[in-house]
Amino acid sequence: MALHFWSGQKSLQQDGGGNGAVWGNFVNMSKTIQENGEQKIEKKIEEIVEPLREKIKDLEKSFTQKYPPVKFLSEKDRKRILITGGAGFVGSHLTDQLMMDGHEVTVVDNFFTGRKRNVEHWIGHENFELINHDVVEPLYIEVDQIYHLASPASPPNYMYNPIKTLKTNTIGTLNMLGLAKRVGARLLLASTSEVYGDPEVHPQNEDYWGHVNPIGPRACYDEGKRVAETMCYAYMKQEGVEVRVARIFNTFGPRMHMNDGRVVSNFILQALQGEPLTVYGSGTQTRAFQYVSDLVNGLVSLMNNNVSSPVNLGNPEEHTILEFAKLIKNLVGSGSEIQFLSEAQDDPQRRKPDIRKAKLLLGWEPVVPLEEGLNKTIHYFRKELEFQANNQYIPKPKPARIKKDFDQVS
Ligand SMILES: O=c1ccn([C@@H]2O[C@H](COP(=O)(O)OP(=O)(O)O[C@H]3OC[C@@H](O)[C@H](O)[C@H]3O)[C@@H](O)[C@H]2O)c(=O)[nH]1
Repeated sequence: MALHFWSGQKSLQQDGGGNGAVWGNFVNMSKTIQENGEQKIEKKIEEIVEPLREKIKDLEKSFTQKYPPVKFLSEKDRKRILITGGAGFVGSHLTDQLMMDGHEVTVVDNFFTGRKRNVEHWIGHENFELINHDVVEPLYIEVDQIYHLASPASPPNYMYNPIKTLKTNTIGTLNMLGLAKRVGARLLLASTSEVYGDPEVHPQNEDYWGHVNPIGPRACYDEGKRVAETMCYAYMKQEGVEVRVARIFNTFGPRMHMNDGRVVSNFILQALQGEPLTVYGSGTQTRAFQYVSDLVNGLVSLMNNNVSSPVNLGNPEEHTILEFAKLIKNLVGSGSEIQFLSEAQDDPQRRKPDIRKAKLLLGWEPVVPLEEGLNKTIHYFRKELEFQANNQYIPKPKPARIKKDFDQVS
């Protein structure tokens, strides 16, 4: 076609005279048409290419996203691990550990107390998956190990909706044991020192059966965890499911929710904001606090050992709550007062783990000194307060304690 056109053009040119001007116009016109056409095509191409360029930029960003360093594990050593409640305070630290160890981690969370922010640094990593799911509903995935942590753990949170707390710990645990049975996975239950209730044995060892008020305000959690333990051993005996049960004592560290309502978060937040530190009762009740990294090491060690009976994981350094208030006030350098409020109902009066079993069978014991852990947590809370202030949100400590005269059953 092009050849014909140009040969035609030559013959017209050769005509001479008036035909020359006509020819000139024709050439200009065809040039303009050609240029307009090219511009249109270029515009069309640009319209298609521009969004693609944006996509490429996004992809490049995700390729260059910096993840924490992850070990390489061979196919044989790499496990597929499910962490229920993996976006929560303890769960997210456990996620970090197992990801950095090189495993494939699936986090399941319903985000009642967990937060996406706690695990967002893994989003997009090929070994990581985040599923918004409530364990009260069955879950069908293929895994080798299950860390079953899903449940609100702070007293104000678990008392907020006792029925939901019960469902999570009973139906949720049944579902996860069912999954473990189907896929042949090992399940570790995050149980609690609260199974010992307000203990009459001190310190608490794993043989102690506990002293729980089954109709009190804490029962939804305490009894929920007790029956969850019962379920584990029923599945072990009847169905041959491999189970591990960690009885976790008071734990603290970064990523605790500021409005969590537990004593550590309340005292730090109050001290940082110059508000009175609220001590419930006389402050003579005791607790022993472990730093979260110690707990995570204990959980991983228990999961990978052959101890199927319950194991206490906690720091045996015991303090009264009043001592603890003074310590936090000093570490923060706060001028806050200490305020005594009414005692919480069924509040355990003395609690301290006997960790001889963990030491002997797992070779585990806590190593982070209390003050060091507290300083790290205070630093985290300061940063969180700055973050919240930039978002124009001023968090308040959760005052949702249950009073002693609480009308539990009428
Ligand atoms: O502001 C506060 C909050 C709490 N307290 C007291 O501090 C003590 C510790 O209370 P927390 O709410 O931190 O935790 P508790 O020991 O009662 O329960 C915890 O037990 C072990 C875990 O399984 C759970 O994380 C949680 O249930 C209690 O005596 C409580 O009454 C205060 O004096 N002031």
